[in-house]
Amino acid sequence: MKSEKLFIFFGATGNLFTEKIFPAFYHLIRRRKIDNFRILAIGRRFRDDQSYKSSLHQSLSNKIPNFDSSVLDGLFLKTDYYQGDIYDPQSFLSFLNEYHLKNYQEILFYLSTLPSIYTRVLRLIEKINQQIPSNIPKKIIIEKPFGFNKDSFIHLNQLFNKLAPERNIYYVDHYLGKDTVQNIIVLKAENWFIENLLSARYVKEIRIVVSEKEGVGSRGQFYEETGTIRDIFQNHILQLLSLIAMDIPPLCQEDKIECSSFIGSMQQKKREVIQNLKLPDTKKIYLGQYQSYIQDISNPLSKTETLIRLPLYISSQRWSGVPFWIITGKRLAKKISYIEIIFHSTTSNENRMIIEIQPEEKIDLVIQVKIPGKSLLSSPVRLNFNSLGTFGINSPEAYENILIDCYRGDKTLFPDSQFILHSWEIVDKLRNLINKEQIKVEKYADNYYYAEDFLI
Ligand SMILES: NC(=O)C1=CN([C@@H]2O[C@H](COP(=O)(O)OP(=O)(O)OC[C@H]3O[C@@H](n4cnc5c(N)ncnc54)[C@H](OP(=O)(O)O)[C@@H]3O)[C@@H](O)[C@H]2O)C=CC1
Ligand SMILES: O=C1O[C@H](COP(=O)(O)O)[C@@H](O)[C@H](O)[C@H]1O
Repeated sequence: MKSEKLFIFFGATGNLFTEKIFPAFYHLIRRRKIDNFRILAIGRRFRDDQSYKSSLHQSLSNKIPNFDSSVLDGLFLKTDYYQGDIYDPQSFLSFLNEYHLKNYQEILFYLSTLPSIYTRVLRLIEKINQQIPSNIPKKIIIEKPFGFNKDSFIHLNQLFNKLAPERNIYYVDHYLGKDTVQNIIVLKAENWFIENLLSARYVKEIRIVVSEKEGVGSRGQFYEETGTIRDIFQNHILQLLSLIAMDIPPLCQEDKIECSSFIGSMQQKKREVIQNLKLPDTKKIYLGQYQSYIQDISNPLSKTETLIRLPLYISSQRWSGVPFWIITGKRLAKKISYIEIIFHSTTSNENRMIIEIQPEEKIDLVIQVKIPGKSLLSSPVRLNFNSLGTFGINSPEAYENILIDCYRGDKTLFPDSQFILHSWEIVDKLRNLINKEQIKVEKYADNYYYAEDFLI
């Protein structure tokens, strides 16, 4: 048996794989963080291995600073491409028969494709599985959104459980792989005064912003299936909200992979937040679609939302009455993700804490200080922590963390199925409200500087 682990990627010609996952492998190899693995990349678009790899070569060499082609050549030696359509599963089966799956130490099936074909892919995996000896461990790794609603998620979950035990199922939300998102955990757990300040007593309002400059590009089919509510709100936004609002458990001192008690408490505490999440009055929900979206997807009739703005509430003593304003959208003025906490104040001067997730990784605290001179006039200043400036190194990209964790078997950063179930309950309620009240999707201008005071 080989000592290698085999990643099988479904959707290896898609935006996620080519823009984020494959570059993450490149960086991991360059930094010698991962070695014993092979990649079987499955896609539809390219006919053969050579045209697939030359397209990847072009895209990586254009986007990676100080690109080293020998690293990519090394990665290509570990990668095979197979063209197949999931609607023709027989061709996959004959090919995989010859791929000697039984020779690998572990097989990691990675679904990086459209939610509408997840069930088909899982049925195929079920068949492939029959050809692999049961002593070879398998993992199923799946990208958000996990289905379309609560019922479809339950169905997916049943299929997963036929293939692998729950501990080998990895639901990926790459926001949890981002360093600054993990920093929310440390910030709260290791600065007890901050954790205590985060409550209705001191906080007036919280804003969670995921603003993107790009439109949907070539991902029209995907976006028509999901819209922003399923693409970003159901997962990244609800994760950020839960992390900032949860009662943080104490960190473990050991290596995180060993610390199952911490993982369990985190999941429990996040669940308590999401179970108590409340939607606002429909008048406060705004849905938008950027002007050129209908050209991007070549469908003038589309009503798909590319932006959502609404406040959410948590019915708990800690957060009673505090609005968590959400705004997320595509084709906005700039790419930025952040959480802004606005504190109550006795004067008109506000105190704020801003946790910027990207493009910069920083935490700012806005406080009032005295202006020099003989008066007690104050002026706001920003106390600033900037990760790059302080530590002098760029944090690894989210997918480097995600891939390494899947490879090693560390589930600390992955949402659990109970959280996902509750997140779908909120989304289902939201979608019902939108349908029932017939909330219209309004147009907004491309590159709109939406709600200017929301963007720092
Ligand atoms: N793009 C991103 O930045 C991120 C995406 N994700 C998630 O990753 C997943 C994929 O997204 P993304 O890559 O952007 O989507 P894309 O639309 O870019 O890619 C979809 C992929 O699925 C393949 N595919 C579609 N239909 C079939 C079929 N019938 N048989 C075989 N393959 C098929 C496509 O093949 P082909 O194109 O060759 O036809 C393509 O490889 C989604 O779940 C998304 O939520 C998560 C985080 C970030
Ligand atoms: O999951 C997704 O995330 C990306 C945004 O990720 P980021 O790390 O660049 O902030 C988004 O573009 C995509 O639509 C969505 O599927």
